Amino acid sequence: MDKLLIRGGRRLHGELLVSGAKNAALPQLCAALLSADPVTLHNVPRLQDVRTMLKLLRNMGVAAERSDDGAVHVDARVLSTPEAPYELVKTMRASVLALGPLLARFGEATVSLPGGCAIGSRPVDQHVRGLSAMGAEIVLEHGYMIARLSAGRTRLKGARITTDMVTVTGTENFLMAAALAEGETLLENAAQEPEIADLAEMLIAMGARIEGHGSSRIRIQGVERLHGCSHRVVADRIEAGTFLCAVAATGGDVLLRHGRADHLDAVIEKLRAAGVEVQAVQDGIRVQSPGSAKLCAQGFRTTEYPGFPTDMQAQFMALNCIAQGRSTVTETIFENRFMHVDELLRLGARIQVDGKVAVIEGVARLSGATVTATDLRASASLVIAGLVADGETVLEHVHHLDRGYDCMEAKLRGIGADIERASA
Ligand SMILES: CC(=O)N[C@H]1[C@@H](OP(=O)(O)OP(=O)(O)OC[C@H]2O[C@@H](n3ccc(=O)[nH]c3=O)[C@H](O)[C@@H]2O)O[C@H](CO)[C@@H](O)[C@@H]1O
Ligand SMILES: C=C(OP(=O)(O)O)C(=O)O
Repeated sequence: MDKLLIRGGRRLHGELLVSGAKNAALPQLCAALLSADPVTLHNVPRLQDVRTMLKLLRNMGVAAERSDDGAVHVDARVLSTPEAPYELVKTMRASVLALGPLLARFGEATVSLPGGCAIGSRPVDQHVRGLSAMGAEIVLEHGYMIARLSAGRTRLKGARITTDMVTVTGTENFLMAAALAEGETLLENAAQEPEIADLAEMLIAMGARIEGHGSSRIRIQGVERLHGCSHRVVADRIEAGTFLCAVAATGGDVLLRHGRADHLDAVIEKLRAAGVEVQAVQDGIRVQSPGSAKLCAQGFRTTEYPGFPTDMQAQFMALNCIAQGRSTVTETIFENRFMHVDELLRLGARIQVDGKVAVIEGVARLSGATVTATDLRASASLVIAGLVADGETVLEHVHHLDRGYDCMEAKLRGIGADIERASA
């Protein structure tokens, strides 16, 4: 298994390119199932979850390839099986996004239940409830959601869906299903993440009729068929946010080209309050920091967009560990998203967890050690901590990081970090 070797203490300078968003590319690859015409996606990040999604599509008999220019082409004219098997779903929860499009276009889907993961139990009851309201019959058998149109139906039907909580992939499944359903669908309590709006833009480019995306109420008028499209995946706000925290921690001056400051308001507000300069510049974000010793730790509470993203909690916590003062971090989205805490403690951080609240006492220095990545963003927080720790930090189980970051160590090396990969 690969490891990352990080020697801390270097300031970061220069510029790097922010990749396309993992959480936008994954639903968009599934949305390609909605049309019999070819779909081309540009700016698709090169990361493990995307490779898994391409494998999932090919496993259904769909042509899905990346060309030399980096674009991904999906041709779902024919399908050999509407199935997402456990072997693929277990490594990537986003496979549940195949359910809506398969049902809408082919009238059937067999998708493995994703089960829990390191950050929480992650049920899919809302997906099942919403799609059932649209005329699907879904039974849970042998660990699979087996879905088909209810008797007598040839298409899903529009419905008014109000979810019990805001769900990102739930909203995406309903959006894709509703695009080909008969009549109008109204999504109340919809997720407002930029990745939802980007998916809606792609569907509109395919001929879908959608209004209100980016707000909590989305209205979709179903159409009989969708055509192909060419779409550019929105920049990854979580990747950009991770680099913002890294530069804030080490100190330095970096331009994140293609980064979208307007998608990171809650994080940028906290960074500024900490003492970091962050500016939206043309086609990017510039971050200048005096280094963690001169920053004031900031408390925050994770909430749905536009609030502070749960996917940035671990990285900002790493920054708080070596900033001045005490901070309180509350995780409200996932019940088990503090797995990085024990590993940060191994580097010398002072953190106490009580349920969904972590209290962090800033320390003057961290000291390098061997630590283990437990999930995607936990890994990113340990990389940030390693970049400021004295001596060498060895990050094990890097496959978690590779799920969601496109060449992270090469990008960090490009701005002056001392980080390399050791392949076992
Ligand atoms: C591929 C992708 O886009 N993943 C993101 C997506 O995950 P994902 O879409 O899985 O997360 P959700 O927004 O659905 O989850 C929000 C909360 O609702 C709960 N819930 C959700 C659905 C459901 O049927 N029942 C239920 O109880 C979840 O357990 C969680 O507590 O949004 C999360 C929250 O911003 C991010 O951390 C993930 O990076
Ligand atoms: C939790 C995440 O992803 P996923 O939903 O794919 O597990 C994430 O991107 O931080």
